[in-house]
Amino acid sequence: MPEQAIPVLTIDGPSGSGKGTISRQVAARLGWHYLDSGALYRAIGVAAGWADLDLDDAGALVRCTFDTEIGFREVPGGDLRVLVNGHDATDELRTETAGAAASAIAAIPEVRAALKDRQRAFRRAPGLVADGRDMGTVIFPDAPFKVFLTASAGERAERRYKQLKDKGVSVTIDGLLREILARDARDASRTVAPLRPAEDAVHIDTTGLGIDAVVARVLSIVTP
Ligand SMILES: Nc1ncnc2c1ncn2[C@@H]1O[C@H](COP(=O)(O)OP(=O)(O)O)[C@@H](O)[C@H]1O
Ligand SMILES: Nc1ccn([C@H]2C[C@H](O)[C@@H](COP(=O)(O)OP(=O)(O)O)O2)c(=O)n1
Repeated sequence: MPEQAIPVLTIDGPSGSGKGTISRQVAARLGWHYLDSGALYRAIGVAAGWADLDLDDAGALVRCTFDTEIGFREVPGGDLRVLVNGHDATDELRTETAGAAASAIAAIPEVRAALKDRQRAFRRAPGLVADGRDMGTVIFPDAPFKVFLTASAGERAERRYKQLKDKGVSVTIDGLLREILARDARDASRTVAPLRPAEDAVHIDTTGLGIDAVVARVLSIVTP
């Protein structure tokens, strides 16, 4: 199948809007591949932390992007593990520290350029669900299906609070809300590939909408 004929569903949106949860379930239902593009930026953030790099040193971060090997491994039960330079960094990747580092690194144009082909390589038959900030605008602008997920900042902070509390991480809702607002502002204001909906994206405000309802809405866009 020529690459352009392989369908892609892009799911973009801010932190905590449900991109990962919805993308994984929709990909499983469709039998399509899944790209968690944020995990790539997080992996560079974690690798930069291991190497003790300064988040203001763009040159070092660009070199780190080229030098970092990122692998995805599916384990029995459907869980996806992320390997950074051969080490399982899945849990470290999900921390707010890694998210904030990813958001800072993601503002460097050369880092984004270096990750472009790695992301496009996920487009394989029978189809791809790609989640991130610029999937519908920059990485897969020709995707036939595009969704932009949102939810109020308060609800996104509450979701993240529950998620982290279940993992035994001690955080406060106020602290998470501040981090979410700071990350929203940074992701939306950067000059290269800022967070914004593609013109042809379907917007879904998930505030007060359950996961099953959102999955059903998204599936109805792909298979009406
Ligand atoms: N529609 C929803 N209603 C309630 N909780 C949700 C919804 N979508 C996602 N969640 C929960 O919110 C948390 C964050 O979701 P996640 O998929 O990680 O968001 P994102 O990838 O956009 O940051 C998870 O614990 C998830 O189970
Ligand atoms: N396609 C992408 C994906 C993520 N990023 C950046 C911006 C985000 O704040 C960080 C982390 O993204 P990730 O999707 O893992 O974060 P959330 O699950 O939404 O909290 O990476 C990006 O710039 N472009």
